[in-house]
Amino acid sequence: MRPGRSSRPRTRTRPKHDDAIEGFVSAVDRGRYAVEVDGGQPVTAMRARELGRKSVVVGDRVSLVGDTTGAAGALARIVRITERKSVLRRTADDDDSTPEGRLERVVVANADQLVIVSSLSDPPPRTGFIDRCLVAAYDADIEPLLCLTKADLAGPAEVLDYYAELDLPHVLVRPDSDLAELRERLAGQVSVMVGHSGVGKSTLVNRLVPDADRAVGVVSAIGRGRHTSTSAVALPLPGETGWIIDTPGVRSFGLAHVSADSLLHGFPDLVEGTVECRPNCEHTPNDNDCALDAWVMAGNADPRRLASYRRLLASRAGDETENQ
Ligand SMILES: Nc1nc2c(ncn2[C@@H]2O[C@H](COP(=O)(O)OP(=O)(O)OP(=O)(O)O)[C@@H](O)[C@H]2O)c(=O)[nH]1
Ligand SMILES: [Zn+2]
Repeated sequence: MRPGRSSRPRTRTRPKHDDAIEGFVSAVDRGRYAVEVDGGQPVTAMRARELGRKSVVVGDRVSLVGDTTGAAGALARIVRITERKSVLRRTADDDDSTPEGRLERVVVANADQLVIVSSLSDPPPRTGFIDRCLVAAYDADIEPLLCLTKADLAGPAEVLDYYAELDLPHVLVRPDSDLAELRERLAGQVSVMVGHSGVGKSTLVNRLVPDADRAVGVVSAIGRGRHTSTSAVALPLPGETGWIIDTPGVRSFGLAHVSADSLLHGFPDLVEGTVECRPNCEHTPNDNDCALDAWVMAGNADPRRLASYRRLLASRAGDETENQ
């Protein structure tokens, strides 16, 4: 028996911060993070120095130490970020006045679903915008859902026809609809909502999360100033049935990093057709020897699918005239 050894304090072999608790980042405002924890008050936290330059964004699952009571004035520290299963990047040109703003930055982590909100009228649907969102979703491996609002003002036939060849789920929303189908699709998911100004996104979020305004108020209270600069905020769906992440400050998603091949993930019927392409083929109409043309010509895929794919390819560059 050698008591010396066995009496060594157990703490020395324990992993660092094994007393940390897990949380979900619901808002970020100038260095302060609102973190939801199981069965407790939302915790205000800051990054621990040991995170280095790693960013913490809405949707991140994190480990917290310190004062995690959520009491007024309490401040916890984020010591770990769980590996992300998906990321959405803000487009680089949202803020080109600073070097940092010119980079594509992650704005949302771990989303399961991207809800693209578009009105059928007033303003009319912008397919360029929808296409860009689809590229972001396919690239990030997030399920897209097209949410067509103002269905009381115009029918969806034209938009749906445009996307007929994409296997794209959609829901229609009008002022008197009960939102049951949409709620069902949101249940248990982390869903990011994106849409142009005026399409009825706020109206919809307020219907889905009746106290959304209050929740956003709580969020801006974590910041140190009066003016909140959040570009994404997660709102709990009633009954803890999932999260909606609203993206008020995000005009569109960054796509510059998306390769032509990774975009093919959304087009399984075209993938096989690219086997004959030369390496580095960009699959655009300018690639004269792109094998996709012959693939479609031979009847292996619908020409509209190739047209859709190429439209998405082109939209990576952010054709602003199409987006406006
Ligand atoms: N006819 C009709 N009008 C709607 C519907 N949904 C919203 N609106 C109206 O459309 C206008 C814009 O709605 P908002 O919810 O403010 O739109 P938003 O997308 O949040 O726009 P921003 O607040 O600018 O980001 C408002 O006047 C709404 O009342 C709808 O389903 N049908
Ligand atoms: Zn090709």
